[in-house]
Amino acid sequence: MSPVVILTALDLEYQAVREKLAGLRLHRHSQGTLFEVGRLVDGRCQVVLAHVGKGNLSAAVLAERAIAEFRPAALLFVGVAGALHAHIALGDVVVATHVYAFHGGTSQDDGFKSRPRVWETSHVADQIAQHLHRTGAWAGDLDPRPQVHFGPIAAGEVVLNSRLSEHAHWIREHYNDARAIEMEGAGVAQAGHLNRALPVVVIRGISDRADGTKEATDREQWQPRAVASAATFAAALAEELSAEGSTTRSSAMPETNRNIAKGNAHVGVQAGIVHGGVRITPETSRPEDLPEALVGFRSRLWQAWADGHLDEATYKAAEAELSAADQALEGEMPDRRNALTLALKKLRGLVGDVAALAAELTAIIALAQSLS
Ligand SMILES: Nc1nc2c([nH]c(=O)n2[C@H]2C[C@H](O)[C@@H](COP(=O)(O)OP(=O)(O)OP(=O)(O)O)O2)c(=O)[nH]1
Repeated sequence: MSPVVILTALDLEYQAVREKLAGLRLHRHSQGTLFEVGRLVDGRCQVVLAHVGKGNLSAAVLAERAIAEFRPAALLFVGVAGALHAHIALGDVVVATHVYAFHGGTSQDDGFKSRPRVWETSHVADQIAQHLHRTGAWAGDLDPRPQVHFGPIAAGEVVLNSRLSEHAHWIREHYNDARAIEMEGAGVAQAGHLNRALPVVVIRGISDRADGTKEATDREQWQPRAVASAATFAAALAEELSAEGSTTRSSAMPETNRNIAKGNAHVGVQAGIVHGGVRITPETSRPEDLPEALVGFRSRLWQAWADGHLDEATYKAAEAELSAADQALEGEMPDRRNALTLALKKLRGLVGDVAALAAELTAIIALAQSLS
């Protein structure tokens, strides 16, 4: 199963999602961003969690970073928001069907003209979210079960806390079907759009009415209450989207291939389960630069674990051997070639069940043995 990335802006949002996860492990991106990777307590889905801070800009950049690093099945944004419609109550959940970037426009002599930008939630993700809502299967022991509303969400660069301000008039006039207002949805939607339309769903717990009463509702602790519901919905949706990602991939490929190659025939590529006495030798391109090869291997090792091909204990042991190999490579000790080769061979033993990793290591070991 591919992981699902969940991004949050506020600490209390991060905590609400974190409470849904078990077996957390810290993953440090090369540029310093910290991700926590774990599994849903009540599910099988692997979740990558990050705190991106407030605003569309950092949400977009860090969403892009998370997508490149983890190749998720989907990305969810979970947080609080202000309600823009009177029928939406504090504590309700709003799931975006669209995200409006409401700041777009052109300022002219006769006034400000709207130039909206809008992203639609992917059909598959929207269908799954609506189904979860209809069946009520998402709410667990939340009592009372909050209402879930589907509709557009307006994302801009301001916290709206007024019914009277220019922003309030602007949004109600030009985006009057928007259910809620927040500050990150447009950034993550754009990141999804630029990544082959990766499914992105924005899920918001309503913690105020965007009408000048935010301080009072914040004091009444509506933010943690509202985001707890949003996180519960997001966890249920993540589980479904992760499973859907695997189904989509496997249904594109027949599960079983009956092999009819005989004698000395070579089979170049064979996907699925292979029946028959055929030897498949993976062709691995020979790496030329050892440090680079180890960096690349580390990310494929992680991916194999993320995809469920390696269990947690094996992955950790393999990581430890890989670090030993790194140290041997960087060190100046006289027998560094032997230490390096030994660590790599132990590593190959650990990942032997994943043929592609083992083959890659064979090539890396050959390179290590040619070290002077
Ligand atoms: N509940 C609510 N959340 C909003 C609104 N606008 C908005 O951007 N959000 C979401 C997106 C932001 O990540 C975050 C902003 O809320 P906040 O409580 O941090 O707002 P603030 O900056 O006024 O808070 P503070 O740090 O001044 O206390 O919540 C809104 O009007 N109501």
